[in-house]
Amino acid sequence: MNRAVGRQSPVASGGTLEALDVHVRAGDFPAVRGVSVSFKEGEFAAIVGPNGAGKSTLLRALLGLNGVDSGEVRLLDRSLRGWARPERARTVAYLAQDEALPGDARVRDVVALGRGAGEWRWGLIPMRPWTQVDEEAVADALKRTDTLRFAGRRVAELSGGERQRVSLARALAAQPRFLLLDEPTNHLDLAYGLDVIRHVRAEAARGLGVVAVLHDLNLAARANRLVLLNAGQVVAQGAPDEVLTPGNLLTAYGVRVRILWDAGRPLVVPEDEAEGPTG
Ligand SMILES: Nc1ncnc2c1ncn2[C@@H]1O[C@H](COP(=O)(O)OP(=O)(O)OP(=O)(O)O)[C@@H](O)[C@H]1O
Repeated sequence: MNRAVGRQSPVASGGTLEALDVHVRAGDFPAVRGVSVSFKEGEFAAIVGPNGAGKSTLLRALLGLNGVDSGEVRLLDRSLRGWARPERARTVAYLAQDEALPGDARVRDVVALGRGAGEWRWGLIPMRPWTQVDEEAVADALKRTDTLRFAGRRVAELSGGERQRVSLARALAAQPRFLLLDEPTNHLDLAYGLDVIRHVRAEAARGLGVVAVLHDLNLAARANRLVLLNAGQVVAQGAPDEVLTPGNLLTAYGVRVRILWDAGRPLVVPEDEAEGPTG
């Protein structure tokens, strides 16, 4: 299967999804305050920060689901405002937090929904005919997420971890250039949480731009790049070891931590659980 099917550019072409000095108010609350970040195709980036830091609001602004009060979101060097909704939905896929899937539907049909992103009327009627390209994209997404073996089962029969993989397959079936995920490891056990991270890392290595909001800093440390938010602003961004420092985490979370090293990655240990004094 040719992953290039339906794509403008198969492998990392260096396209970006950027926020430039973005401010977003949620109700009366300034949830995002002057954030500038740039995400690239071929990169797995994680947005981290304490509850209420503005992570989901920023993600929704990057998707065009939240308008911005000032500043600009740019997708592939064009203002997001200039993108037609179906074209934008094909280019940037979204995996929402705790996404509800239709329990009665079979896995393959749910994944097929991903092909119609932005092009289905009332979620029921495809506005263009189904083609061989769609068929291949669905088969490819099932294969890459290890969901092919239960493609014929009903969603209601799956575990939470298996369902999350189906959601991922549906998003990948659109063959987007960016994939934005809001807390994709929420409610998943250790194995499934790691599984999601491994899959999105692999997709980034194949050229997809991945941006995930994550709470688990030790899972986030597996990303290529981190953006640490607090009170709607960027505290730090860069490689995991540059961002996950005791100073940055004290600023953002008000918690003292030690940083240990494991397989070349920083490992965050809150001070009250660490052995010995803070390093
Ligand atoms: N409709 C709203 N009205 C008022 N305040 C809001 C609204 N939506 C969000 N907020 C506030 O904006 C801030 C940022 O919310 P957001 O959901 O983006 O944070 P978050 O970092 O994703 O948090 P969490 O980790 O808890 O999901 C929070 O303080 C939240 O209470």
